[in-house]
Amino acid sequence: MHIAVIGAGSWGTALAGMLGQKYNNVILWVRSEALAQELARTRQNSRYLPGYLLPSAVEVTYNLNRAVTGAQVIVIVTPSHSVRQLAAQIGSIVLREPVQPFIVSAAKGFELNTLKRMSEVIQEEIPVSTDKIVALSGPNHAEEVAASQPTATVVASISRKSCEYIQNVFMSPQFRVYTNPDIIGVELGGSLKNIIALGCGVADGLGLGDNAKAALMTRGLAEITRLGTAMGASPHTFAGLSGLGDLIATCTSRHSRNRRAGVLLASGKTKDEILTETSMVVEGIRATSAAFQIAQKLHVEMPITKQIYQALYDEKSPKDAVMELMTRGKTHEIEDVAADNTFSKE
Ligand SMILES: NC(=O)C1=CN([C@@H]2O[C@H](COP(=O)(O)OP(=O)(O)OC[C@H]3O[C@@H](n4cnc5c(N)ncnc54)[C@H](O)[C@@H]3O)[C@@H](O)[C@H]2O)C=CC1
Ligand SMILES: O=C(CO)COP(=O)(O)O
Repeated sequence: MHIAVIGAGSWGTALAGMLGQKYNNVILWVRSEALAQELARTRQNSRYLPGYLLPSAVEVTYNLNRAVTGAQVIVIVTPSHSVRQLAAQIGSIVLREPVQPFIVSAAKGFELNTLKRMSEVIQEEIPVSTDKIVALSGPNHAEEVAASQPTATVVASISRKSCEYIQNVFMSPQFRVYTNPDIIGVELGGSLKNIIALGCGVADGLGLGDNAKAALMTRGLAEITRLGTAMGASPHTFAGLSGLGDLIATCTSRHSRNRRAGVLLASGKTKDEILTETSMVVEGIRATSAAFQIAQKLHVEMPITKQIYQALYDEKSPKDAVMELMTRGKTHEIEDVAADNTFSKE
């Protein structure tokens, strides 16, 4: 089994390492020649996953052609803003292949100018049938996967066969993989929870307490579900690992870059200052802009996303954003109640 892992940030390195314990032909593609050389020599990715040793079965290269040619499975795991360009390069190689590979998308985000999900971007650039495109998402911090701590995830595709194939590829006693036919919901859960994690970081930074964080996560999930269903996802998916599961992990974890960025926002840093001082990707910053625009187009109410958008992009004070959320117009917790008037008594 030849597997190509494209992107050697924290998540790509952890996934390549995990697959390298199971298969002997895993190739990790690294963008920078210097990092490729360091990784090949020391077996450590000191910048993105320090302290973790890549198994010897993982080959490291910065030659994309070498990584991808002949691969049965290609895992794309770079920040969302770079996926189209890389997918186009991969597409031109895959075009020449006699057998179509599976393409696994492990990035969590949107393309900003088109507001598309990663599997849509990949489909446009890589000439494989939609069946062969699978999203992998869940509560999966790279640091814990690299440490072989028990982790569960979801693979989603329109094809049951593809889901089950990729489930088998990744499954191990440390990494439990579930399948889900709702690729829209699985991708949206992973991308939208980053916005709420920014909010939980703000709550942590302002010292707002556990009640506030629980409220943010719960009402955050309500608005994620509202937008997701308007975009064609199943509401049930958001109650699963790639929805609620990833939301809890990211909003509460010391590993989360999005939550940490929220703490910085609460301390008075601007979006640009946060981006300058963070070497790792903070997907939630772009996802907030994408979700805000999609919500406006689809007329979906997303009050938390709106406040985080204003704090990031209009430099609204995080304290004012909290006050505005707390003093919004009164509403029902469950929308059907408002629509159907299901109270048993007036
Ligand atoms: N770190 C984690 O625990 C997890 C991350 N993810 C997702 O995986 C994706 C990648 O995240 P990480 O590995 O954490 O990122 P990272 O911040 O650790 O590293 C980013 C990597 O992408 C490379 N890169 C940046 N711009 C690039 C470009 N234009 N072309 C090619 N490569 C480029 C960098 O050189 C670096 O190797 C993100 O969408 C993230 O949300 C998903 C699950 C877990
Ligand atoms: O998606 C993740 C865990 O599932 C990683 O979250 P952060 O990007 O916030 O670190």
